[in-house]
Amino acid sequence: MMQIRAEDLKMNIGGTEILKGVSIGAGDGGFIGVIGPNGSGKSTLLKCIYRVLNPTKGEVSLNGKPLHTYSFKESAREMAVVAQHNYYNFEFSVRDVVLMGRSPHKRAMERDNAEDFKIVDEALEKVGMLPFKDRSFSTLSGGEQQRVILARALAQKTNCLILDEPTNHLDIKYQLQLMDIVKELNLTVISAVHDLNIATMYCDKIFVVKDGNIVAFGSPADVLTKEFIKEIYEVDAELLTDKNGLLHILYSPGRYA
Ligand SMILES: Nc1ncnc2c1ncn2[C@@H]1O[C@H](COP(=O)(O)OP(=O)(O)OP(=O)(O)O)[C@@H](O)[C@H]1O
Repeated sequence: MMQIRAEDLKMNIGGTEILKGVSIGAGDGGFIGVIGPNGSGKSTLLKCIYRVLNPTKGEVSLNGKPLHTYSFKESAREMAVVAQHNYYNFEFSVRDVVLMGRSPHKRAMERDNAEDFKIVDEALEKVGMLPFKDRSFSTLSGGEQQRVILARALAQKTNCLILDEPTNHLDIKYQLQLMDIVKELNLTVISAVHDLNIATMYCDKIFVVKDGNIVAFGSPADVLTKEFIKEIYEVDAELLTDKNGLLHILYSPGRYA
C-alpha cells in the first residue's frame, strides 16, 4: 500500500510565505481531506505533492523515498491527479484525453493496445461518460469535463489519488457519485474539499489549513465543532447528527462575521 508524506513544506512565492512548514501524511487506503478557507494554501500544498511546484523547503516522499528521486513517469505510475482547473483549448476526443492516463505505463512511441482501450472504456463507464467517448473534450460541460478527468486518473491505475476540489462544477448527484467512486477504490487519497458536509461523509481524517499552517488534524466529527468552524471560517453553524450517526453542518443566511 501507498504511503505519501509531506514534511515541513515551505513555499515562498514573490516574497510571500504561502506554506509555512506544513506536514501531512496519508496511506493504506485512507481518505484524507484538506480543508480551510479560500487562499489558505490548500492548492499550493497539493501542487507540491503532485509535482507542479517545488517547495522552497521540506520534502515530499512516496513510500519513504523522496519524490525528486522518482522520474515523472515513475511517480505518475503511483499517483494520479484531478486538478482544480483544466485548461483544454485543444480538440482532443474524450477517449484520447482518458488514453493519456495510460502513458506512464508505456514506453516512448509504444502504441496503445487492446488492453489500454479496455481500461479507457471501463474508466469512462465508471464515471457515466462512455456515451461521450467520441465527443470533443472542449465541447463538454464543466461537470462532464470533470468526470472525464477523473476517468483519466482512474485509467492511470495508481495506488494514490490527489484531488483538488474534485466536486467543483458537479451537481449534487455527481458530487456524491464522484466521491463514492473514489471511496470504493480504496486508494490512498488526499483531497482538497470545500464542502464540510462532503468532508464529513467521505474523509477518514482531515487536515485544516489556515494562513499556510496546519491548525488541526483528526476525524471530521472531532475537528468540526461549532466553535472551530466559527474560528476557521467566521460563520455560525449548527451541527446535527442524524439517525445514522452522520454529522450535518447547517448554515443560515447572514450568519458570518
Ligand atoms: N503564483 C503565485 N503568486 C502569488 N501568489 C500566489 C501564487 N500562487 C498562490 N498564491 C497565493 O497563495 C495563497 C494560497 O493559494 P492557494 O491556491 O494555495 O489557496 P487555496 O487554499 O487552495 O484557496 P482556494 O480555496 O481559494 O482554492 C493565496 O493567497 C494565493 O493568492
